[in-house]
Amino acid sequence: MIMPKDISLAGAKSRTGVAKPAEDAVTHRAADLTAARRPGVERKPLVLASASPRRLALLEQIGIEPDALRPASIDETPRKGERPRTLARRLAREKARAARSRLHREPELADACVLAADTVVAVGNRVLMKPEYLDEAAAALQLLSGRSHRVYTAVCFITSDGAIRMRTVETRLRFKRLSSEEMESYLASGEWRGKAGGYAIQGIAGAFVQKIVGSYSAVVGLPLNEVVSLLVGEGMPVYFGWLNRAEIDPA
Ligand SMILES: Cc1cn([C@H]2C[C@H](O)[C@@H](COP(=O)(O)OP(=O)(O)OP(=O)(O)O)O2)c(=O)[nH]c1=O
Repeated sequence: MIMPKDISLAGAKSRTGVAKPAEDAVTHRAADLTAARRPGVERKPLVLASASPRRLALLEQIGIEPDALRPASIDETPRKGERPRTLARRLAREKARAARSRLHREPELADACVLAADTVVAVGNRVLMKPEYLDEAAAALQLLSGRSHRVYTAVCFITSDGAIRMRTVETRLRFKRLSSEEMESYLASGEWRGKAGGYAIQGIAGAFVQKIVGSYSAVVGLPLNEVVSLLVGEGMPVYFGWLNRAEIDPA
């Protein structure tokens, strides 16, 4: 068992240190929340089975700091006739399992929970892989230009006693029709490298999106709404990070 780095209630204090009546109420609510959840503060270590800097940044955005990063290298080739949603779920599960199976070598992580995810971009049932080369990225952009596509992000969480929990989020997007100048400039930017479907919505390609229905964060790599509900449901003290946030960044 480990404790989160800081479980102080500083986040509930007013910015000036002089609590206004309304802030008092917030302080009390926060104190109650902390007291009510104090037994749950202890938690198992959390391992993020990902090499994606986006996934780590998304977790940090919601105040979750994994205790260790253990990326899993697996074969991501789709099976014959495998649907994009099924593929995303299978790969997320395989990444989580592969990372977990290696944890027994590390005594301090032996009882860790593992979180992994996979993002698949598809036009109909056609899966667009992560392009390695310029011509592959160009082909992906051609296919996405002026059309709708779907992004499936599956999350797999393995509890410390080995139970598997999955969440899958489907997001529909429509890209504008890309001019040859836009395509060439985008390809030159290199932002497509290592990204499912050959684009990154959090970068220049955000300007290509005419419509999005679903979860923006899932397209970037992790559906934050579902991840929080999953982790909270498994007893992770997610809200403690939120209580402490105001101390660092009093918005
Ligand atoms: C569509 C899209 C994908 N991506 C990224 C998220 C993922 O990193 C990647 C999809 O490939 P994944 O195989 O899901 O992830 P990964 O190999 O990069 O990392 P890991 O398996 O170690 O977790 O594409 C974006 O950053 N922005 C986008 O808009």
